[in-house]
Amino acid sequence: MPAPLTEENIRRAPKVLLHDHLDGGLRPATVIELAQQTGYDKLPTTDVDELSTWFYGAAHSGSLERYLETFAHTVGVIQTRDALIRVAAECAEDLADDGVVYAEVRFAPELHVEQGLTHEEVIDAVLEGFARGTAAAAARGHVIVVRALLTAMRHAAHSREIAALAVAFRDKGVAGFDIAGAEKGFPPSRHLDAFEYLRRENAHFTIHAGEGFGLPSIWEAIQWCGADRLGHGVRIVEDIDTAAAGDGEAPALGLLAQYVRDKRIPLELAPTSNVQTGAAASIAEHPIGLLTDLKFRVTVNTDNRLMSGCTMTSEMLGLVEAFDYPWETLQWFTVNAMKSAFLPFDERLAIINDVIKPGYAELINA
Ligand SMILES: O=c1[nH]cnc2c1ncn2[C@H]1C[C@H](O)[C@@H](CO)O1
Ligand SMILES: [Zn+2]
Repeated sequence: MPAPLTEENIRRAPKVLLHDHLDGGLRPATVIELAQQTGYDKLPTTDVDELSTWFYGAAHSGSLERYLETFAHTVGVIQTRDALIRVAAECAEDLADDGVVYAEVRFAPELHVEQGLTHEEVIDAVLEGFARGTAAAAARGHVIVVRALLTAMRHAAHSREIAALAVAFRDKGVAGFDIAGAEKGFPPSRHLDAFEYLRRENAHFTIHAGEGFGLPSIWEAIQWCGADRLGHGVRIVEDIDTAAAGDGEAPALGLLAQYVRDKRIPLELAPTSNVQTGAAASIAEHPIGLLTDLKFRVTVNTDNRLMSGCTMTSEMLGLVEAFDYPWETLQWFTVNAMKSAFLPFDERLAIINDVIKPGYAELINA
């Protein structure tokens, strides 16, 4: 008999997270404490519960641009080495305690230099925090592997420099590169030099695309820039015609959707975030249902745990409630994610065979 799909059991299941922003995952209490310590005086409230509610409500705006405005308050309090170490350590601990066994956590070094840190110092501090948090969690029996992704902001002009840092820190805990920020008006090809450089360096990168804008953004990310994965990519459904499908007939895939599916290009979907930014109408109507049925390389992610008030456990539980997924589908999401990680193949395989499969087998055969 499979174990019941309760919140507690889903927390016990091994989970893999590829898309989580460091500056979107702070504990609300930490935001308040760091604001007090660093003299940041623009928080909307200094009450923990009110602040959690405020972040969720302000981010639940129906627009990516307004969703992103909430980051002023988190970025505002992460401007020192100590703050970066603390936030990174708590991130690793929180993910490990939630049953995440492998995570790629991204952040934009260029956003943390207001008080004089260099990009290298920002990266060093975050990696130090991940090491401390990982060790603290392991001491409690929660083993997690955490890697960093370096993000460049798409409206700015630091991507080539940040890409070089992703390569320079590749053996120190940085697994890849990303671009983020407002999508409409800032196509991926603006940063083509960074992506061409990364490809010459045999480096990995993902691109936020198909979230706040549609197919042209996804097409550029894949066909011009050569992205390994799509950050969200949820709007790929705009290239899938379900209306044309008759009874029992499969939906018709356009050429781009076919390419993404055929090449097994991973989609870093984040259901709650996608609802908040207006990329999906609700969890029940989220394209993850269709994309899973059609066997795209679907992965489940948190994006921003603070803004979405979510965890990997709550995202998976929400999908179980909306789509009635069994353990086998949660395992499929998890293996998809681990296969798509920017970690060497042998290390991915070891986590799949030694951690993920035995973990789900225990729950399925409980
Ligand atoms: O989902 C997102 N789409 C685009 N940009 C995002 C998303 N979540 C966070 N960001 C931005 C805001 C953060 O300050 C930045 C670096 O993590 O990335
Ligand atoms: Zn994101």
